[in-house]
Amino acid sequence: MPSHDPTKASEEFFQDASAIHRRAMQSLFDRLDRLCEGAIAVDRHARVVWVNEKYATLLGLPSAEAPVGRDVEEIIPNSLMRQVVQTGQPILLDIMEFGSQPLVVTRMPLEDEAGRVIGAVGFVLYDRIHALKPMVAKFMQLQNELAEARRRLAAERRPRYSLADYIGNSPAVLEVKRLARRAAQQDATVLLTGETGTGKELLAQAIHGSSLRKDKPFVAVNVAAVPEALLEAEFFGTAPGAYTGADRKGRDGKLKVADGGTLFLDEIGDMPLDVQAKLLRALQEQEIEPLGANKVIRIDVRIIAATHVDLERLVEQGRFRPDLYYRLDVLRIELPPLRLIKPDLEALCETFLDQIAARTGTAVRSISPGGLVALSGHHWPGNMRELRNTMERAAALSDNQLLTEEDFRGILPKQADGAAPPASLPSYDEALALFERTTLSTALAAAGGKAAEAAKLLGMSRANFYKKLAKLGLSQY
Ligand SMILES: Nc1ncnc2c1ncn2[C@@H]1O[C@H](COP(=O)(O)OP(=O)(O)OP(=O)(O)O)[C@@H](O)[C@H]1O
Repeated sequence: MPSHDPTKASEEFFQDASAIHRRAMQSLFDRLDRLCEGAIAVDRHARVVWVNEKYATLLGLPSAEAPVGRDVEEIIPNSLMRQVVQTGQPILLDIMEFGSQPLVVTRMPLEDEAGRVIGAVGFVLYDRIHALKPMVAKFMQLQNELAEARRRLAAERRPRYSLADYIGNSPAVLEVKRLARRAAQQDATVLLTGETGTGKELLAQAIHGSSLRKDKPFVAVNVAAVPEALLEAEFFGTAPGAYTGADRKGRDGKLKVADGGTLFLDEIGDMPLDVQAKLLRALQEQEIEPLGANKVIRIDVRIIAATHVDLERLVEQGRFRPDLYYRLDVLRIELPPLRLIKPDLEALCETFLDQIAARTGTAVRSISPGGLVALSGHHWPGNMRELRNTMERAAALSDNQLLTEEDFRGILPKQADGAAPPASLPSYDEALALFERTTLSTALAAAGGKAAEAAKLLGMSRANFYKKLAKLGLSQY
């Protein structure tokens, strides 16, 4: 009978166990090395210590010895091996792009007996693992979608309009174009004022598109459309980890996205006072601090702001910071409402009808004299946007090549009989302001920009002339 010595049996077991363990480690490594499309090992400084032949070939290296001793990123730019040695955490499954080829990889830290990280190994599982194929396909599809979305975003950030797209030949429109051309030559802040639908965004894009910044992004933010609580993050961005959920990774603010280009701030009058203070600081310092970040980012952004409300009145009411107002009101351009530029109505209609025909692939419509009279009688509170919509509806509802009064009858809202002055008339103040603006800028142009001479041409005192220039926001020209 063999004697039973428990101490000896347990010693043998542990010797066997550690041998099996060592063997398992070795054979598993060998097997992975053989099965995989590539294997690599780095030291604790993420320098390559070993690459197998297959990986060297896949990476286009002259030999497996060539990369030894070099930083891993020199061989594989997107490698995360350094992250693994630095954190000691494995990345068990990942897709790494090498050139245009996605590689399915796994990375594990290597530790010494004391548990200290001494390096890392990585294996390229590639497409040997059949089950990963759908995942790779999904990844590729998402990559393509992302690339497409980025392309679309870049296209959106290119200006769609030039100054030629701002239609009209009336003195007020020519004056707007002249000021816009000047604004394009300078880099100062522009303030566009005008009722809704008068082409403020169109003009902002046109100024950007004619400026030195035209190859950089044009980014538009409608302040009124962003919930107040999100405005700060929208402008200044968030640092990674500042929030949980979707913003966990951090997000660039619009001031950063527009870096080098132009940021169009529509409805600036709706900006809360605390955000106004931050925006002012950002414009003065030309730097921003994303929420939750402890560092500032330098930015170089031109601001074009727009408003349909009287900012001066908001300043008087304490709802708009005067310092920000003065900072924005460097070059002011006032866009006339449609009811004040009725001579341009026909050209605007033709432009919109051309655009509709080009988009829908149908023949170009035109408008009869009677049709034009009907349109002229309307007050156009929605201005050019309303006119464009009216053309869209008439073109959709009527089969006529020549759109007549009849075609617009059902579309235009009825005017209240005798309740208001004829809708086509501007108010007295509007007409006076337009007259003064046109007269003063025509005199200035005739005097080669010299205010004293322009005042003389108009038979006005110099002081009065300057006062009117300032009132109309023309003083900077
Ligand atoms: N002078 C113009 N010539 C041609 N199209 C114009 C003109 N003015 C405005 N439009 C067109 O009218 C529509 C409204 O213009 P836009 O959005 O630029 O106005 P807005 O003043 O920014 O309006 P809101 O204040 O409501 O944001 C756009 O489709 C624009 O292309």
